[in-house]
Amino acid sequence: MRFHFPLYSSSSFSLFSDFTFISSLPLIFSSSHFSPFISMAPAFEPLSPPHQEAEPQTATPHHADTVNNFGNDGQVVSKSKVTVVGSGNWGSVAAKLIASNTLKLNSFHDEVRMWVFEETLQTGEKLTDVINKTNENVKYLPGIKLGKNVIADPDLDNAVKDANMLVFVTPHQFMEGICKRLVGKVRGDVEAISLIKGMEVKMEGPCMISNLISEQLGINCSVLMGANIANEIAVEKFSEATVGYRDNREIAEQWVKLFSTPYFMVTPVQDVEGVELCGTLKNVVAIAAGFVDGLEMGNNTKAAIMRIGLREMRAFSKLLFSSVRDSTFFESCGVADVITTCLGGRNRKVAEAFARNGGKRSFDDLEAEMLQGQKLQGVSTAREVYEVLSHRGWLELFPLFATVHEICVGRLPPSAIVEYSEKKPRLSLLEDPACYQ
Ligand SMILES: NC(=O)C1=CN([C@@H]2O[C@H](COP(=O)(O)OP(=O)(O)OC[C@H]3O[C@@H](n4cnc5c(N)ncnc54)[C@H](O)[C@@H]3O)[C@@H](O)[C@H]2O)C=CC1
Ligand SMILES: O=C(CO)COP(=O)(O)O
Repeated sequence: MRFHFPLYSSSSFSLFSDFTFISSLPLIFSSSHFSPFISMAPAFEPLSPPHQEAEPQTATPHHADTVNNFGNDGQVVSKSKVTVVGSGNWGSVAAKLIASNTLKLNSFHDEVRMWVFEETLQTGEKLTDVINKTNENVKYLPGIKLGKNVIADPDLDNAVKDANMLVFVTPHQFMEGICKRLVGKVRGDVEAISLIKGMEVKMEGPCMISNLISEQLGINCSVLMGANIANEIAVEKFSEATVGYRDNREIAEQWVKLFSTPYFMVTPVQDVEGVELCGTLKNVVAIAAGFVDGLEMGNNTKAAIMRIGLREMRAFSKLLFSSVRDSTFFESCGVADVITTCLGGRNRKVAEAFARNGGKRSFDDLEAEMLQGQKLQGVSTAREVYEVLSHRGWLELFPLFATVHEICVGRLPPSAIVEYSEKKPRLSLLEDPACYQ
C-alpha cells in the first residue's frame, strides 16, 4: 500500500523536531489578541481536594440572589455562583460534576444554573421542564441524575445574571450568537472557562472560542480540555483533564477546585492556546481515524494516523501561537484526548459510517441519524483549519488535516486518507525555510 503522507515517511528530516524555522515563518495571525480582563477574581481559598473539604451543606437549591454566607468562625464568606451555559451531552455532565462540588465546598453557592437551548420533546413537554422535574437531561444524557441543585433555565439572560463563574460548553458553532446575546448581560467581576472544542475563522484569521468569549464580553476566559468522553465521566469512571490558564494561577486553582472529584483529576497548565488547540484539532484527527476504521485498515494504520495527527496538531498550534508549549501535548488535553477520541468518540463513529458508505451519505445526514441532536465538531473544524492552511499557503505542510477536509467535502474518496494523492507534496518547502520569506 502506498501512503498519502510521504512528508513524514522514513526521512531523517523532521518537520516538527525543530521549530526554529517554523517560528521564523511570517505570521499574519497575532499570537496574542487577548483583551486585558477587567474582572476581579472571586474570593479564593487554598487549593485542597474537594472531597476533603469540611462540612457538606444542604442539598436544597437556593434561589436567593445573595452570594454571602457565614463561615465556621462567623465571618462572612463570599460565595461564587456558577452558571453552565450549555446542556448537551458534555454540558450536562459538566453541570453534574460541578454541582457535586458546590454542595461540598463552602466557597461556592449550592445552586448551579444550567442554560438550556429550549426544545420541545416528542412528548410535547419542554426539555427544561423535564430536566427540572426529573433531574435528568432525558435527551442528551438519559439515565443520569444531575444533582438536585442543578436548575435548568431556558432564559439565557436570567441564567447568567447573578453568576461570577461562567462555564461555556455548547457546540462551537453556536458560540458567536450566544456571545452576541450576552454582551452587557454578565457581571463585571465574572470569570469564564470554556469547555468548547472548536474555533472560528474570521477575516483577521483564526479565533479560538475562549478568545471570542474574552473579546466579545470583555472578560477573562480559561479553558478545560482533556480525554473526556462525557458518557464515561457521567458514570464516574476515572479520567483526567487539563485547565489552561493565562497568567493568574489562583483563578486556575479555583477552576481546578470546582471541577475536581476523586474520579476527575484536573491539572492546571499555563498555556491557554496550547490546551484549547489540542482539544480543537484532535477532532480532525478523530475524523481521519474514523475513515481508517470504516476502511478496516487495522490498528497499525490507526496508530499512524494518531501519531501523524498529533505532530500536525503541534506544528499548527505553534505556527499560530509561538507561546504554545511542547509539554502541553503530553497532558490529558493532548495525546490522551487524541487516543480516547480516536477510539471512542462521536467524530470517529460518524466518520467510520461515512467511509463505510463510500462517502455517498453526507456528514449532516449521518450526524442527524446517529447522534440524535448531538453535534460533531470535527467536520467544521477541518474546514476552518483548511481555510487557515490555504490562506497561508501551508496546505502542503499539513497533508492529514488538508486531506480530511477534502474527503469530508467529497473532493477525495475516503481511501485518500492512506493513499498517495496525485499531487506530490513539495518537500523543498519544508527543507528550505527561505521559501516562506
Ligand atoms: N460530548 C463529549 O463527550 C464531549 C464534548 N466536548 C465538547 O463540548 C462542547 C459541547 O458538546 P456537548 O455538550 O456534547 O454538546 P452536544 O454535542 O450534545 O450538542 C447538543 C447541544 O447543542 C444545543 N444546541 C442545538 N442547537 C443550538 C443552537 N442553535 N444554539 C445553541 N445551542 C444549540 C442543544 O440544545 C444541546 O444542548 C463541544 O465543543 C464538544 O466538542 C468536550 C469533551 C467531551
Ligand atoms: O472531546 C471528546 C472526548 O474528549 C469527545 O469527542 P467526540 O465529540 O468525538 O465524541
